[in-house]
Amino acid sequence: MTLRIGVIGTGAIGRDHIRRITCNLSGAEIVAVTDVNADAAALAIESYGLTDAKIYPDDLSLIAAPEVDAILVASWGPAHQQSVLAGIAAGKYVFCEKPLATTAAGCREIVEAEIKHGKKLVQVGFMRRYDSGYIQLKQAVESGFIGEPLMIRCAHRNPSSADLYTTDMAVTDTFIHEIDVLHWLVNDDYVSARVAFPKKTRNALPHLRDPQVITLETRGGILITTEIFVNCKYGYDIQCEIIGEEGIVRLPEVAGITYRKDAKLGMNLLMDWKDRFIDSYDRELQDFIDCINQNRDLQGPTSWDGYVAAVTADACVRAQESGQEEAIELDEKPEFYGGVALRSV
Ligand SMILES: NC(=O)c1ccc[n+]([C@@H]2O[C@H](COP(=O)([O-])OP(=O)(O)OC[C@H]3O[C@@H](n4cnc5c(N)ncnc54)[C@H](O)[C@@H]3O)[C@@H](O)[C@H]2O)c1
Ligand SMILES: O[C@H]1[C@H](O)[C@@H](O)[C@H](O)[C@@H](O)[C@H]1O
Repeated sequence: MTLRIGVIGTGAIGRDHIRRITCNLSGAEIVAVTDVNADAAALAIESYGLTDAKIYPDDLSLIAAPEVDAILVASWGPAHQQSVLAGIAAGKYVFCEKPLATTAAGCREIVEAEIKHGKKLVQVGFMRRYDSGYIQLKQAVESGFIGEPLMIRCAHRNPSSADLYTTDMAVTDTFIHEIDVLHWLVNDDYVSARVAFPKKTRNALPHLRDPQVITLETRGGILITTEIFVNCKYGYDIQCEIIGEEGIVRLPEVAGITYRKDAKLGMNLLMDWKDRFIDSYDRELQDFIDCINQNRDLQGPTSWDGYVAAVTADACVRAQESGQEEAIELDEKPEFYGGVALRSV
């Protein structure tokens, strides 16, 4: 079976997903696109020779199109909720880039709609769960290799940020990836957030506080510290180290040759998130396609994970503003999403 996908939003990641579905992955084809910028939609079709794909005027008409089996939402964050809800109402599968919705209430509405529909239709684009490094970390935790995890230290560094990038986006746009992958890694829930601002870099615009250090605590007492530094200049650098009772595990450096030249021993770093997680993006979408084509339940991050990320991000933004510890209060996980037993207190 070939899954017929309609793409909403053909900007940077929308086009990249169209490329991978068309050129790299199997079992799916792009049959429809839409973008508020009609030129962007036309360019996406032209770039990948999708002469049979149809351009729709908006998300709702694309979702209603009979030839569209599944929807890929890659528009701006504030537009996601409407598209996801319309997809669920039409009974179509939805792959939604982060954020699922820009508010916790919006995510909750999607959760309720999906539960009412009675079948999981939505996968959220938290691709790090498909990264081989994070998968190895999770296996190390679950096998007991490092004993009980006590602390986690992370860094999320981008070489530079766009002019419109604001201090809260360090949480909602950037740290959101750690928010998702870390609670999955240790199978625990967050209970509180704090944010500290060290000395500001001269390389950030005046409106942006950069870097920042975010501390999350889990219900089981694990303390997670993450440095977000989006104008670090030197590269795109993602680090994660889990400190356990019996040992420590670290995310591997991205594979690349080491060189000896001009009296130096070195290794190149990547500059772009698209390259760092290229395999994870491929895997998350191939998994989405395969689950649907093989009539299996979706395996990736759920609407509930989108809700957890939104509630946690809200608390972090409150903590940025208050300078205080802020509580993270999640509703009870519905059985529909496998309300599993979490790490004990
Ligand atoms: N998973 C990841 O690592 C990752 C990486 C980058 C972006 N993203 C997410 O993907 C989304 C898109 O990001 P981007 O970098 O591609 O942004 P972008 O600005 O390059 O592209 C967004 C596109 O959506 C279009 N658009 C906006 N509102 C629309 C609507 N209502 N209907 C149709 N089209 C609409 C815009 O015209 C634009 O072409 C964001 O939510 C972002 O957070 C995720
Ligand atoms: O939208 C991007 C993307 O999600 C990247 O993975 C992250 O590193 C960037 O900070 C963010 O702006």
